[in-house]
Amino acid sequence: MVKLATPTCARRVSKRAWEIQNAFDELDVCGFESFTSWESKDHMSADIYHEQEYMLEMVQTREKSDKADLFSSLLKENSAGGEKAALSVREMVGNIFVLLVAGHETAAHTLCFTFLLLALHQEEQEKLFQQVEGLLPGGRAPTYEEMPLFTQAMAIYYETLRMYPPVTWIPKVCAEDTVLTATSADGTRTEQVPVHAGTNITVDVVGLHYNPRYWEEPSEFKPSRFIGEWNKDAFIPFSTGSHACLGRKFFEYEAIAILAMLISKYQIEIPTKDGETFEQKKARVLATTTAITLTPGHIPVTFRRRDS
Ligand code: HEM
Repeated sequence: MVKLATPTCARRVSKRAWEIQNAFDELDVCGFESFTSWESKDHMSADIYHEQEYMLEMVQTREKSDKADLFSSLLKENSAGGEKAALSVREMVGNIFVLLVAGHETAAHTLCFTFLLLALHQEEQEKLFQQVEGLLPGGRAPTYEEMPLFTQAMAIYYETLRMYPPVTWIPKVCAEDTVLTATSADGTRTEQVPVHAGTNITVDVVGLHYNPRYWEEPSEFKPSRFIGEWNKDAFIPFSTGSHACLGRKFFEYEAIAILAMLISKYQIEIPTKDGETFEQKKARVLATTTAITLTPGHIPVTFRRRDS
């Protein structure tokens, strides 16, 4: 077992995220206590300063609104806690930052990839529809306790996250001297690789998720591989260890609720272009770029009402 630590720039998935992280480390984000002068914009670039301003504005506007979303609930709970329990505005902004940067884009892109994959694989969409119809006729949101019943939805999300992990590599620092064993692709040769404490390590999420040693036909969309027993060590979209994603359960519930409600009412489709083969359509629909996270292209998707 290698001891890896999360570097100070833990959430650095791009220079942009790193800049924002630096600016907000001072705001008690994720438990950092090193608050200095958060009003000062000397140490941060103009647009990050504006992002901070933007979040402050969001807090002020929402405090006056009666919206029933997560953000407003956070503010409401905060003021209900009384003087002692309440988070300061700084801490509030820190929490919003986490939801926005760590939780929004990752979840949004995963949902997009899921819709694209389901549009391409109508047979998987039909299986999901049948399960949702059986469990929740009428299309209400499942409760948290009902989540484990939605095996198809979970398998579809996991397969999406295996093939299109929003965070494609995870930066770590080796915490102590160690020796890694590298194995050749065919598994016949091994080599000992000494790694010293302080060495930067990149955990290659995509490399692991497409390794044929752990996944049969890794380039194929096969949600069924996540039903029954599967290799949990070879699946790390949320990372692993003490700094693994804090929002995993939040995302999983959110994702199942969205998928169950949506699929019960709509069929997801993407029109095929004239003369386009399935392989060509797949390459067009699933083309990616990497911004802060792995990003899908702008593909128009049709949500056809099932009762129309
Ligand atoms: C598909 C959805 C998501 C994916 C794939 C994802 C992935 C990740 C990854 C790879 C890390 C880095 C862990 C490490 O450094 O070892 C992380 C950290 C984190 N994520 Fe997520 N995440 C998702 C959704 C969310 C949501 C919805 C939230 C909040 C509501 C969230 C909050 C966090 C936080 C707070 C951390 C930092 C944990 C720490 O350093 O201790 N994430 N996430």
